[in-house]
Amino acid sequence: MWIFSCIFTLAIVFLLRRYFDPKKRILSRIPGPKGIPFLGNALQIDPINIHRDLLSLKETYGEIFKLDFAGDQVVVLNSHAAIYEALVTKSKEYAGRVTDTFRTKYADAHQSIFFRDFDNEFVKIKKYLRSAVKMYDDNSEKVVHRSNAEIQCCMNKFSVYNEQPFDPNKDIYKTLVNIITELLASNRFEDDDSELNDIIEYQRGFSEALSAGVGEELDMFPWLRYFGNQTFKKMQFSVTMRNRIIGGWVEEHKKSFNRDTIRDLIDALLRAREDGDATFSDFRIIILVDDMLGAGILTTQVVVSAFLQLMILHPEIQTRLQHEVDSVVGASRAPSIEDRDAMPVLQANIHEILRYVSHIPIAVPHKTTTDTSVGGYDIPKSTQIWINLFALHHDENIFDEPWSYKPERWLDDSDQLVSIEERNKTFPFGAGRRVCAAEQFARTRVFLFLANILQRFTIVQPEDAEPSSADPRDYTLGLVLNPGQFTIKAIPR
Ligand code: HEM
Repeated sequence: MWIFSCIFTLAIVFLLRRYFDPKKRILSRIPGPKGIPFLGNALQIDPINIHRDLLSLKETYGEIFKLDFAGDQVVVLNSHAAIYEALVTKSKEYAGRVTDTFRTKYADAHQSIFFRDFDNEFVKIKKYLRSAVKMYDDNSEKVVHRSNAEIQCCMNKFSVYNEQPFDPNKDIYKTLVNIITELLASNRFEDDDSELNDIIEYQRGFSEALSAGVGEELDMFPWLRYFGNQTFKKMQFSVTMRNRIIGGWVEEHKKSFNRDTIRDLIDALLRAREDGDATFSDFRIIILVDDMLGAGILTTQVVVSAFLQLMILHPEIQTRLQHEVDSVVGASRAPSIEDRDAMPVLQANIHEILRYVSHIPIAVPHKTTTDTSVGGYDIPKSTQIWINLFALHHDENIFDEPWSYKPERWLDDSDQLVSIEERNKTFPFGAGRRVCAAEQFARTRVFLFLANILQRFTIVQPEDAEPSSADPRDYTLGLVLNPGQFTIKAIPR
């Protein structure tokens, strides 16, 4: 009995401390929905529908509002002006991350690039990572060659379905794993390789354990891990697998490392260590490689999946895109990155998918690194900030008919891409100090994937399946917005 009294008392003390946080007074000028004592707005936001709930709160409370999660204050920025001020004008002041939760610490995510707070070490690691990723950018033969080879394998799998309905997501996912592991660790896997399945399982474990709305109870009451908490079990499994699998790759690389022949990201980080940078311990390399692996799969999978759904719903757009691919690439060679400039319609579609779906709806939560302000409101140091890209990308003051898929909005009267200033009204990769570490690489892979699909197939709806919704308000939020399962038919051209 006494153990429950202790737990109860600790929980009350914990909640009281949060309730009387002095940050609340400074943030009191910012509007926001009234919550209930101690829990605040925690029960008013449905974690898997955060993107929808925040949209309706924006209607009532405007461009900047605040939420209270059991005493934790979160400021939500919804307009272009507020987001630009935070991400671009005051980039450094908004570059922090929330690192002190039990789950981030247990997964060592506070050592990663994604969840690491902003400090000198972060700046150094991100610089290294971005220059290593540059090896994979547009001008790299390797990325185009490897991506095309893997995507061609995926297209061959689509052919094997022989015009019958199938769920394309598994094949897309495995293709993306192979492209990224090739570039991180010079590895690729056959479909039946048990290590591939282990990677898929442990990545799923992390996404389920770190997704919106899952496991917050573990952050508030870490002792729940001793009582069979399911989120904790998933994290335990994923941490063990990550350390075993990526740790094995690092060991292999150390045996064959040659500083004059950098094969992949692991080699690049080993060389940085050999050059005297102690930051890159074996364990840090494991965490960073895992970061890029995690970031590099789901994000891109959702874009390719959404494209397939949208092509089913907009056959006229698919026909136009196929004409463009036929006239620029033809049927006898693989698409290359040099084709991109001559394909404004495909580029406009990619831009529109990233806007319309906004599959990373509130970016990765930021935190202020100092006392600052936004939109005229004072914001104290260490306040959590949500960058509501979903609201920005569907703002009807900026985008005509924001809930319609209209790639033509990114084309001018001569069917050329609109200016970069126009395109910069969206922030699908974020901006400033915490901008995506691999934007060019991500864009290259998406371009090649979509161009290959268009070249080889016409995507249609299976007659006997219910058409799935491609409206992102119907998607649910995990680590990213997810369209859920759907089937397609791929008709060879
Ligand atoms: C279409 C694909 C992708 C989209 C739309 C995307 C978008 C984003 C967004 C919105 C953020 C958060 C920015 C913020 O917090 O303000 C981010 C961060 C990040 N992304 Fe991407 N991303 C994509 C693909 C990738 C890929 C392929 C990789 C790696 C191979 C990657 C690596 C990262 C990393 C490491 C961060 C953390 C950066 C930091 O915290 O400083 N992303 N990405």
